[in-house]
Order: sequence, then C-alpha cells, then structure tokens
Amino acid sequence: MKNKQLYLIDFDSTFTQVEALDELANISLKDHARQKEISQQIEEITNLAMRGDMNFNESLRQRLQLVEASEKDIEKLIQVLREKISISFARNASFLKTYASQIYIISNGFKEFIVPIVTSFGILESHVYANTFVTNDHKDIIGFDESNILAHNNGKAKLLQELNLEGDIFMIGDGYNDYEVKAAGLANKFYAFTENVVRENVIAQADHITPSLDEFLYLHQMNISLSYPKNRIKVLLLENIHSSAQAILEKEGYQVSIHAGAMDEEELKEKIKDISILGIRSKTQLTQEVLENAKRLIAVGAFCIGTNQIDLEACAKKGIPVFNAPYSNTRSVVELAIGEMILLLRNLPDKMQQMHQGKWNKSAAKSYEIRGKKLGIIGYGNIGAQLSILAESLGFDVYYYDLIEKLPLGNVTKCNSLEELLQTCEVISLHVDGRPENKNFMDEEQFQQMQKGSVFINLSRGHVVNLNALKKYLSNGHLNGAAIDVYPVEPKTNDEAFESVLKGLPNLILTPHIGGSTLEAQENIAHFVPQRFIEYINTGSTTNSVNFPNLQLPVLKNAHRLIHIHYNTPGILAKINELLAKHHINIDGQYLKTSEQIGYVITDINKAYDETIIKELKGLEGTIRFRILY
Ligand SMILES: NC(=O)c1ccc[n+]([C@@H]2O[C@H](COP(=O)([O-])OP(=O)(O)OC[C@H]3O[C@@H](n4cnc5c(N)ncnc54)[C@H](O)[C@@H]3O)[C@@H](O)[C@H]2O)c1
Ligand SMILES: O=C(O)CC[C@@H](O)C(=O)O
Repeated sequence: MKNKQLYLIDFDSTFTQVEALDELANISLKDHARQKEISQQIEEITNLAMRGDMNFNESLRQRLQLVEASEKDIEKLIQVLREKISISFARNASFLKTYASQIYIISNGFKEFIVPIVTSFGILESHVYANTFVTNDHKDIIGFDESNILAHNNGKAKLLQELNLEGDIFMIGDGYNDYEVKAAGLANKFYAFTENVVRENVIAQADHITPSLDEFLYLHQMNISLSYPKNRIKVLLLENIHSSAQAILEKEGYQVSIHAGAMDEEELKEKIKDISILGIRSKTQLTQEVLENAKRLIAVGAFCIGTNQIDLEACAKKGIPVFNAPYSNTRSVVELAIGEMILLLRNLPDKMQQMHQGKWNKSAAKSYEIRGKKLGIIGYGNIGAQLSILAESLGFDVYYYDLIEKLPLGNVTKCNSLEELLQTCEVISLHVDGRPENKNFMDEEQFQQMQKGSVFINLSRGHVVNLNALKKYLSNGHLNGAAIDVYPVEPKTNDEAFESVLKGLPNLILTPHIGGSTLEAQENIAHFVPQRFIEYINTGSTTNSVNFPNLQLPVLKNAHRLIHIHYNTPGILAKINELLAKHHINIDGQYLKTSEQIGYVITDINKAYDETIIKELKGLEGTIRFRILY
C-alpha cells in the first residue's frame, strides 16, 4: 500500500513572501530615530541564521532585543502578513484546504502570528509547530519560550524526531534549517522554495528547486488546474513593453524575462528555443525561420495593433494563437494626427526650425485654420473612424475611403474611389493596415492626384508609402507639407541611427514611430494582451486572436477540458467524438470553431476517464496540438 504523504511547510519567506520578524521591526520601530539602521541589523542577523551561519537561538535572542515589540504590534503584523501571502500559495489555496490533514507548518517563527494566518487557509492549528513569545505585565515582548525545541539550532530536525510522523515526508522551505530535516534523514525529499528568496547554499542541497508551489504540485501530480506548472511557462517580452505586463504575468506565476530592444532573426532564433510566450511590438520580425526553432511556443502577443511583422499563417499551422491590442492605442494615434494637421496647416515645422536658427518670420503666408477644410481619411477602421469624429467636432469636413463597406459616423462623406478622395481633400491622413498588398499604396500617381498645396500624414505603416515619390512631391512644392511616423526600415533600438531620404525636406514632421507611444496607451496594452494569454492558458479562450478561430469559453467547473487543435480537414470532430464514445466518456460541453487553416475543438468531459484516450486523441491524424485542463 502507498504510504501517506505528509507536506511540511516553512512559514517565513515560504508561506509568506517576507520574514515576519523583519516586518515586526518595521512596525515596532516605526517612530524610532535609528529605525533604518536597526532594521538592517535585524535583516542581516536573519540572513545569517537562515544560511546556517549563526547559532539560531542566539539570532532569535538578538533579533527580539532589537525589535522591541509589544503584543499590539502583533495585531498589526498579522494584517501585514495577510497581504503578503506568497503568490503561488494564494493561487493554490484549494490545495491547502483539500490536503489540510496532511499539511504541517514547521517554523522557527512564532505561533502568535502564524496560527491566525495559516488557519484562515484551512490548515489545522494542531498542525502548527512554532515558537511562542514571552511577554511582561506591560505586554511587551521580552523573549521566547526557551524550552521549545524550535528555539534552538537544528530545532526542526529535532522536533520531527520527537513527532515521529508516519508516512512519506516532503519538506518545503527556503532556509538551511529546512534542509536540515532531510539531512537528518527525517524527510524523504527537500524542496528549496525560491519564489521569494534564493539562497545558494540551500539550493545546492535540494532534491528539487521549486520556484513556486505550482512546481511542487506538478511534481506530486496534485490538484492543479493545468497540465503544466505555471512557473515552467517562460515569457520573453521584447521592445520595452510597459512594466505592468511583466507584473501581471509574474503574478500569474510565469517566469518573465525582458529585453529593451527588438532582436534580429539570428538572435531570436536562439532565444526563442525554450520560450512559451513571446511578447513583441512592431519591430521584431517573427518569421517562419524563427518559428522553426520555437519548439515550446504556446502563444504570441503583439503589444500593439499591427501584426504584419508576424507570420500569422505559420503560427496558426504550429497551433500558436497570436493576440494583439486592437483598441488600446487608437486614441493616442488620433490625437497625434489632429495635432499634426494643425501644425502642418500653419506651416509650423518650418517656422519652429527657423526660430531655433534665430530667424523671426512673422507672416500669415501658407497658414490656414483647419475649420471648414476637407479631411480625407484613407482606411476607415478603428483609428480612421475615431479620427473622423474628433476631426468633425473641430470643424473639418470629413471624407473617407475604405476597401470595404463601413458605417459612416457623424456627417462624414464616403468616397467611392481613392482618386475621388485624393482630388477632393486638402488634408489626407492614411490609416490602412499593413497587409503586403498595401506596399507602395501611396505612390507617384496618388501624390500627383492630391490637390496642389495639400498636406499628407502617415501614421499607419512604413511600407505603404513610396518615400521617394513623397520626397519628389514635397520638394517640387506640389504638397505643402507632410507628417511621417512610420518607415519601411526603422532602427531596432534607440541606439541605432535613423536614415531616410526624407531628412531635411521643408514643412515635414518626422517622428520615431510614436503614434501609439503614450504612457496611457502602453499601460492599456500591457493589461490587455497578458489577459489574453492568461485566458488562453487557463481556459483555452482565444478571444481577440488574429490568426485563430475565436472562442470564448466558460471557466471549467467539475470537468476536464480537452483542447484539440488540428488542420481543418473534414471529419476530425467526428473522429474525436468516435474516440470519446468508444471509451464511454460523457461529454459535458463541446465547442468548435474553424478557420480556413485550422480547427479548434474544446470538449469538456466527465472527470472519470481512461488515460489511454489522451494518447489516442494526440495520435489522431491532422492533430497539431493537444492539451488538457484539469
Ligand atoms: N504609428 C503608430 O504608432 C500606430 C499605432 C497604432 C496603429 N498603427 C497602424 O495604423 C493602421 C490602422 O490601424 P487600425 O487599428 O485603424 O486598423 P483597422 O484594421 O481597424 O483599419 C484598417 C482599415 O483600412 C482598410 N484598408 C486596408 N487596406 C486598404 C486599402 N488598400 N484601401 C482602403 N482601405 C484599406 C481596412 O478595410 C480597414 O477598415 C495600422 O496599419 C496599424 O498598424 C500605427
Ligand atoms: O508600439 C509599437 O511598436 C507599434 C505601434 C503601432 O504601430 C501599432 O501597430 O500599434
């Protein structure tokens, strides 16, 4: 018969993110003149003891003397600790409850604050082993119960010897004293918990390093909701993605690394090998070649709108959904476009430069109001349509042209051809997407069709404008000015020089692809895209994916979810269901959506099932990927 499994968990820096005595010192010494200095001393002593470099009893005595706390500080400490539960413990609260009878808290800390915290997670008070304070008549903490074995060196090991627990014992902790239990032969395995602190001498002794509780649960095949522990999900964020994205993804338990600029193909081919989730902006080219090395890639996020830098088809064929943020920066682009229209119609780019050169040019020549001018918007999508509303409220007479039928907002006028729009309007603003067919969409012929003296703005994608043609029509005075934010070739980082045929031309605003670069937009994006990853991983939902059939799925309840991605060939759904029927598996719910290339089938099944079905589903011809949620 299998032995009962017992899980021994340390408290400070394991169950909670912090060392409680350090926090207690922050509270009790709040108004002390030497607070910083004393807190640092306490922290140093804690670390010495945790590394095993100082006698534990001595360290406890010294720390309590320095802390100078009273019973009422403990109340405050409990509040602080409730906010500082280790993230993976909070995430796996159901494990603590379900396995309460097998969980023990073994700590050199103090019961007075440990018990209220851990019992609120369902852990039994009788399973908490820790020290207790000694107080005086004024309720000041003046020491600790010296007779408690946990107040002494090697206390945890000695306690376990006394307890003589029966079963397989697994010790989880961050300190050397946790390892001592295993060293004394009293635990089957020692798991070094590194979510909050990493101590090299402790890791060196560990049977397993567990960056979070998920890893421990995965190794023990316990009730986690994913077929893969979250801490093994490696995320790489490139191109200065706003720090909120990293915070959200780390909170979810993923391992996140960041890189300030874009990577070139060779570098990315190397780096992507063990990455599960990749986050990029507009500069990183995610090509078929790079994807060939992406053996573990589960999802890709474009932390922007455009996805023309990503081989979407190749991603779909590998079963990798790509998400973007279609709305988060649209307002920023619209505001910049409006600002630039005003600047260009007042001939300000030239005038501002002249002022820097000491030239006073007070004149109304070539300066106009925007009121009553005709604005032509090419591409009436999310940005174009929003621009039309704002521009109209400022007094523009707005026209638009789009490839597809669009609902005209406000009083805008639809043009039936590009030529009609170019010939009608004094201001042309380009907002088409970056599909390959749009290369050189604005070429010699189109600039020639624009009215003499008109102005041109491109905040969409660089390759849609032939810059040599634009240069010609700006230089010969046909156009009165332009504002360009995007270029066919852009520097990968801020350290690279910007080169363009446009440099030095008159009444020309050149900006470094910053249409969507406002703090508001970047923060919005950094919330939006990680949420798509998390939903996809936790539920299988593909809402907002740009290359996958979009399915919004309910949260899984009392079922297993089988997620099957396959090439869209006829009959696969029938084959999946045949297999399920053969194994007498009850289907609780089924969702299917297909795109031209792939089929996405989600099947929620009754929990009791025969494991062989998984192998058979994975083996179905046409399967690209399969995963299961518990
Ligand atoms: N400069 C920046 O920092 C920045 C920021 C955000 C978005 N963008 C870019 O702005 C562009 C527009 O973004 P969006 O969110 O409005 O996209 P969208 O997909 O919502 O709209 C694009 C519109 O262009 C139309 N279109 C495409 N090709 C066309 C053509 N040849 N002729 C006429 N219409 C055409 C489409 O039908 C669609 O309605 C994209 O290229 C995006 O990458 C740039
Ligand atoms: O932030 C970026 O790199 C791209 C911004 C913009 O072009 C977009 O597509 O949203």
